[in-house]
Amino acid sequence: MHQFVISKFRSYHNAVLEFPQGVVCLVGDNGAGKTNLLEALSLFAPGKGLKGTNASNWHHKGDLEASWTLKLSLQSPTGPLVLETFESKGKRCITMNGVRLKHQLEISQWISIHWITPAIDRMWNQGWWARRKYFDRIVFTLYPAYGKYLQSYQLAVQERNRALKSQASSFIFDALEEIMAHNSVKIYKIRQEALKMLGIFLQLFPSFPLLSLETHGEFESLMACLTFNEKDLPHQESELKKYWKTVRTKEFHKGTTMFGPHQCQWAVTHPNSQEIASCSTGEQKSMLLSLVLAWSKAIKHFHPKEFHFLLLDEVSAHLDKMHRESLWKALSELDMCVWMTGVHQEVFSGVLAKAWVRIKQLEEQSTLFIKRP
Ligand SMILES: Nc1ncnc2c1ncn2[C@@H]1O[C@H](COP(=O)(O)OP(=O)(O)OP(=O)(O)O)[C@@H](O)[C@H]1O
Repeated sequence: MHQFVISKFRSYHNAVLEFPQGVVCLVGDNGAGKTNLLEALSLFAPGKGLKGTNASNWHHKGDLEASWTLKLSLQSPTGPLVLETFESKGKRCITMNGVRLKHQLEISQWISIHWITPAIDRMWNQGWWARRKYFDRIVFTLYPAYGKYLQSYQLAVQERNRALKSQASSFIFDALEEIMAHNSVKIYKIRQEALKMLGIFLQLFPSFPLLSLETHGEFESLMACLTFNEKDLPHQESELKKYWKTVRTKEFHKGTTMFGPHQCQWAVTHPNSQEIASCSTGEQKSMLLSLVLAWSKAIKHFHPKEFHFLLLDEVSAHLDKMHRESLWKALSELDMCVWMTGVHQEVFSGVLAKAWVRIKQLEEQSTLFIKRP
């Protein structure tokens, strides 16, 4: 059994949850604290967690002085792994077996967490940025080095945007575009690799749509024209630098960088040739689940020794019986920690869960009990 201890986080004053590997169903009324529990777990991934909110929202209401703490103790074949995240001097810190990580991204060496929530269901119609953020999260869990390249690239783009607004001197642009070019090539390569891998793993779930995944954009078109092997890297980087240099004058007026992997459009197409944005709500849900299942197989393939969590908030909404039954079967065969929430236990009928947790509105003290199905 693994253990999760939550202290002064959102609706939880103090909660202890012991849970097994496999599928865990969290059942409770509206407002009982199911999503808060998933959000707490999602903070063992770098970033702002499943709701994408600021840390100021995480304090247990009325307890602003005391800081929140989340502790995840996992049993691995080589011994216990204790991960903790908490707030210290306004910053989120993470420790592994008591040793503080220098950077949040480092946590991906031990654990990867992926989630889908009703907000992600709506993402497809919200514009390319929302999809790109989601895609980047998938790619990062599969290829942890990607996070570093993406972060360096994004920082350089922010600096370049500032330089465009202040019409800085050309040597500043040269230096920033050098960093952007180096990281862009890596980002492109890793994204293409991730698409290829997801494409392979999607085929393992015939009950779900076999999606076609592609990236589009001016940057992607240019990269596709440049041949691709390791010895071409200097050539690709210099072509990108040339491109950014030629568009500087045009971009001075806009004050923003218009070309690069940050403008990538991630297209997801149903086998019926409809792009996901024009598919029905239920089709979109089954497409999202195809991706999630492909991710699960890919992550186990690439990182077999690490811990993997899949968090599915209100997952059964919009799914027909056939997809629901196929999903329950696929999840029970995944051999990872899958946490699902639902208001009624009946929605999980047919789930081969390892544990059921009944969550009640919790006030001062809360201990969560595991029930065998
Ligand atoms: N910082 C906080 N401190 C205390 N309570 C909070 C905090 N943030 C949110 N809550 C409360 O936590 C409760 C549980 O929210 P949560 O989203 O986990 O519910 P849920 O079980 O997922 O409900 P639903 O089925 O309606 O989605 C809500 O009543 C919410 O107001």
